[in-house]
Amino acid sequence: MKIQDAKVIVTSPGRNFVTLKILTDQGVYGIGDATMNGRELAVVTYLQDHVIPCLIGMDPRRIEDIWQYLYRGAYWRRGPVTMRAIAAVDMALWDIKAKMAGMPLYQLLGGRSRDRVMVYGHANGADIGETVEAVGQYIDMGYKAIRAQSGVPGVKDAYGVGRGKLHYEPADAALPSVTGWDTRQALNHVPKLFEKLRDTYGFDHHLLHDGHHRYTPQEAANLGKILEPYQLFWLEDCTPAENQEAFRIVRQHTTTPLAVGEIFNTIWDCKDLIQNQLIDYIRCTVVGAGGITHLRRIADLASLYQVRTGCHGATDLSPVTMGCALHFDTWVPNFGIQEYMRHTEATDEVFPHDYIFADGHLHCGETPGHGVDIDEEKAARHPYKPAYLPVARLGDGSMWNW
Ligand SMILES: O=C(O)[C@@H](O)[C@@H](O)[C@H](O)[C@H](O)CO
Ligand SMILES: [Mg+2]
Repeated sequence: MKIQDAKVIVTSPGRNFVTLKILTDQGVYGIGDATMNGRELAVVTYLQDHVIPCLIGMDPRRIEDIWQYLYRGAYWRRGPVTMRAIAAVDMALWDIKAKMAGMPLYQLLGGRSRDRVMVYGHANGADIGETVEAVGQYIDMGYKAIRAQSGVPGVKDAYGVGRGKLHYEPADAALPSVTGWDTRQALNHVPKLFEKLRDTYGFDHHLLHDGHHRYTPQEAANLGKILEPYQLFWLEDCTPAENQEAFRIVRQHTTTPLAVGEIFNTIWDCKDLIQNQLIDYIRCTVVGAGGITHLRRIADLASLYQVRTGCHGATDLSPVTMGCALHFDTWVPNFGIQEYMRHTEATDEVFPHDYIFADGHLHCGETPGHGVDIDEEKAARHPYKPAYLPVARLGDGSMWNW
């Protein structure tokens, strides 16, 4: 069996997605996601100019060998572009293998560990009142776990506050828009939000919060400690994690569970965090961290230390990644939770899929493969539009972490 052809499809049904389709000489094809929000075309070039020519003629059944070939063979290891390109190939090859086996992907991974996958949705609002209302709407929709973000007084376009109720897309302009940040205000405000949420809805639902890399380790430790009475499911990205040691400071001061990993690309980015038990949830996902082959390795390492998974699932991860993630989540023994930010109708039309949402959970389908396809004709109706993620500046004009 041979890879006969491969192509990259760029489509923008409301936001940009980069999709790889690998075709074999036996008529079976596989689909992979290669989207990197705000830097999409870098991965397109990497795939078209440097990966596809090497793939033609290879045996698509040799998933592990092709992974090693692309990782070791590039010589320049790791990084978000390389690892997304590898991820796209890996997803497409698992899709092909599962289609050939006539099985849904989770069966090839080892079979079902659970009946359904708990997800969390994103509730947000311009202020505490609006956010509390939005959380109520998610509870009414059946969600068991909800992430809550609110506008912060004096902060322009605070992270996590969307324009619509169900959809949030931060990459919103042809050049990066400038948002604000004020740690003092956030430290005053965020605990009030969670106090109000617990007063209003009690403790039956899981509540989550994303710090989006904004706090120093000391500030993050302080926030984690103040939030303890509200029993969060997790506090995410409380401080930047390039320096994995930074989490020790946070960890030493709070029992609030910590999650990190949406911008990690390999096991090396989280090895120390996991081995030193500095986190509770690892948020790497299929597209960001080298595909199913590599994510499985990360999850296995995490399982030794009782660290559970919590795959990133924002809208910039296409339905293809969501499909793969759900098969992974259905199998992985140390599953924690899955993020689920709904795609728009236009996106769902371009990517027909068999996963469904019911009662606060997602269910992967039983179609052979990962269960997500691309309608190329519909995809062609939505040409690429440059869209950048925002940047953040402090009140005095200094650049900060968005
Ligand atoms: O937890 C999350 O979902 C976020 O941190 C994302 O919304 C993130 O900002 C986007 O994926 C960036 O593209
Ligand atoms: Mg996040």
